Amino acid sequence: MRIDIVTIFPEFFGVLDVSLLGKARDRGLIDIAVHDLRDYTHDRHRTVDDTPYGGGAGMVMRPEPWGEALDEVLTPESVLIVPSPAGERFTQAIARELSTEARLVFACGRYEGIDQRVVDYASSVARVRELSLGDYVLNGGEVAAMAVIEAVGRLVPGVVGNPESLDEESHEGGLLEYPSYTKPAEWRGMPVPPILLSGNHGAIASWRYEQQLERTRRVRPDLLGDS
Ligand SMILES: Nc1cc(-c2ccc3ccn(Cc4ccccn4)c3c2)[nH]n1
Repeated sequence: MRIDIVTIFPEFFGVLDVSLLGKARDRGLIDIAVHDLRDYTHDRHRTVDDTPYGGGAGMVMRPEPWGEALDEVLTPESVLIVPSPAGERFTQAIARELSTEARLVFACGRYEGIDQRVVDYASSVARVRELSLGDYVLNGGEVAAMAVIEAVGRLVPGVVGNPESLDEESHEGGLLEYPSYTKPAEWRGMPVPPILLSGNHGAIASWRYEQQLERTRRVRPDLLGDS
């Protein structure tokens, strides 16, 4: 998978060189390139924003630099991901969909967002998905892009050591994950649930499924279709 990120804060993505995705890059599973939007400006001040038509607070990102940047990184097979508070809610299902794509491009906006014509133009040359992390407002798209890149990257075949571990995570089967325990068998007076020490794998699987249902019902009834 090839990931291109366009941002005015390229240094923000330095962290992608470490951790799981860093190893995936070293192994050639994921290729990540970060592009500074200001490299596509031509004025002395490398201006990327301007005042909004129609008035209103804040500034809007100018279309010209974005047009030149996306002309360079977008291909017909790309999916352009535009983090936005007005986007569709990003979910594990969308992460799974995106993990099968060959090329992802992230347009990280700042200020009050990007001139709408950039998304409209990009939609004529590639698939575009405006994605929201949730119902709260960030200062820009970088944090959201990082979250999407991590959620998608870990689903790319070969990135996670034990692919089976992906199946039992929260939101994979539509349920939250069961609680996990490790040594010691008792800690501060709290024992590990005895079933987990029984060696009875069928009973353990049933107990874990019950725990998933109970936790999902308690914390996220919406996932069960309960209001
Ligand atoms: N789930 C999300 C995504 C975002 C997000 C994504 C991209 C941008 C680019 C600029 N801003 C700031 C901003 C503030 C006010 C109104 C519009 N945008 C962003 C915010 N916030 N919350």
